Amino acid sequence: MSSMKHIDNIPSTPGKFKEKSSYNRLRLHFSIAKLTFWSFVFLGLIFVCFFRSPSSSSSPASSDLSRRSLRTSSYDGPAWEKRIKASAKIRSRNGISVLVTGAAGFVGTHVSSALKRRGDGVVGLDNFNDYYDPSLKRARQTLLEGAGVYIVEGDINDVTLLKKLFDVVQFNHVMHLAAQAGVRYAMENPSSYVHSNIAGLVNLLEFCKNANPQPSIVWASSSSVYGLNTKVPFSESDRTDQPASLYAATKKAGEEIAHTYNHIYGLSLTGLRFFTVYGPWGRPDMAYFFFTRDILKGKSISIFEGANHGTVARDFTYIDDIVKGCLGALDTAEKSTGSGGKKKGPAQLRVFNLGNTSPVPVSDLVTILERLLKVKAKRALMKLPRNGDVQFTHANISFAQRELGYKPTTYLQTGLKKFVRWYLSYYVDGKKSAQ
Ligand SMILES: O=C(O)[C@H]1O[C@H](OP(=O)(O)OP(=O)(O)OC[C@H]2O[C@@H](n3ccc(=O)[nH]c3=O)[C@H](O)[C@@H]2O)[C@H](O)[C@@H](O)[C@@H]1O
Repeated sequence: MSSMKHIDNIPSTPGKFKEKSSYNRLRLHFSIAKLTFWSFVFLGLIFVCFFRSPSSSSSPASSDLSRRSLRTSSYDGPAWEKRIKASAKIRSRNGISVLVTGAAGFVGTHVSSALKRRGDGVVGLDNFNDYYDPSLKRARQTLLEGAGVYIVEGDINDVTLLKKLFDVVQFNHVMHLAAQAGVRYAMENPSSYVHSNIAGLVNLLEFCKNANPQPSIVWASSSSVYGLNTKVPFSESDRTDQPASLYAATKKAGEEIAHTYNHIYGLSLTGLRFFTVYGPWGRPDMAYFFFTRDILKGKSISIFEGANHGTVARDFTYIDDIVKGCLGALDTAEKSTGSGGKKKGPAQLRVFNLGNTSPVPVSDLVTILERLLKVKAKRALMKLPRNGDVQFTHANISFAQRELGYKPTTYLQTGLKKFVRWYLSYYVDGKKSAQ
């Protein structure tokens, strides 16, 4: 208050020397006050930025990514630990304890609930980002909570969170399904693929290799790694060095990274190449899902075709078949051989195709949807865009059949019928808006 008075008393036209020097003293005083004020503002800003960042280990590109993540790191406190322990409790004789990353995702939800149903201990981890409508992820979370699966809210890049989780539960397995999915979105937001599929994977493996005991890891690769491969059906030994999208390149990189961690640290690693997985609670960014939405809205849909009107087809695989493959991979996964960052012997390293073995043209997919929805689609044929899509996928699954007992049994018609029934009950009867 008194300094305010002084400032008010400063003559507008300093005249005599004496007056001038007292004016200078006042100016100095004012400058120090100003400097102190701005220093506080600056420190305050640093404080706010630091504590609002999702984790101290996040990548430089994470400012954009943290906006996509609604909330992270919900950890801490005895109540939190109690919920995790309850969720991780094994209820069957030969049960396993599994950390499922991406548990609020499409495949993650189905795998978590199947594991829980058979008596395994399951804890989920998901960052609930808004790549697609997060309310669908929240609905899946509610479903899992009802089944006794708790999902921790956080990012796989958060080392502190991973440490806390492993301090509370000694997981024998990690089912790593958290990823930035989608082939076409990679051109829009390339850094999100690097953040989740590369940095996130490395962070998780770094953590697992140091764990004692090391868990065994089963993780989601993708049929897209076959890229421009023309030899069909695709076998695991076929070339995968010609990815057609950044998404495929990050999944392929993941397979190489898995090799390294297996080789150096003795981590047991199994990669699953999923072939266009579809079904109830699916991903709204996938064609069968948004075709359904747009057909019901009377909007036209683009059906891609190759050069010279060539057929574009996918080996669409139903979610329940995929879940069986995931469980088969977990059940046949051998123990990692290292501990505390040191390898003690060779460890298991596997890659499997999980497909349906019967590719269906996209136009046939639309015909099935029309029949199930009882609405005629407004079809617009479009040349396959050069943004990462490949013309054809077809899995050879004999290796998975032999090693995992994997045997898909769902025809596209049957699977889509189940999807459409779910879609109508969720969006139409449930009055949710399909974005
Ligand atoms: O199998 C895989 O590895 C991949 O499967 C899907 O990728 P994709 O097969 O391209 O699935 P959709 O995006 O649902 O496309 C299905 C088919 O519809 C076609 N399509 C897509 C969009 C569209 O507007 N029109 C259209 O004809 C695509 O070319 C493709 O043949 C997933 O999005 C990936 O995350 C996954 O890794």
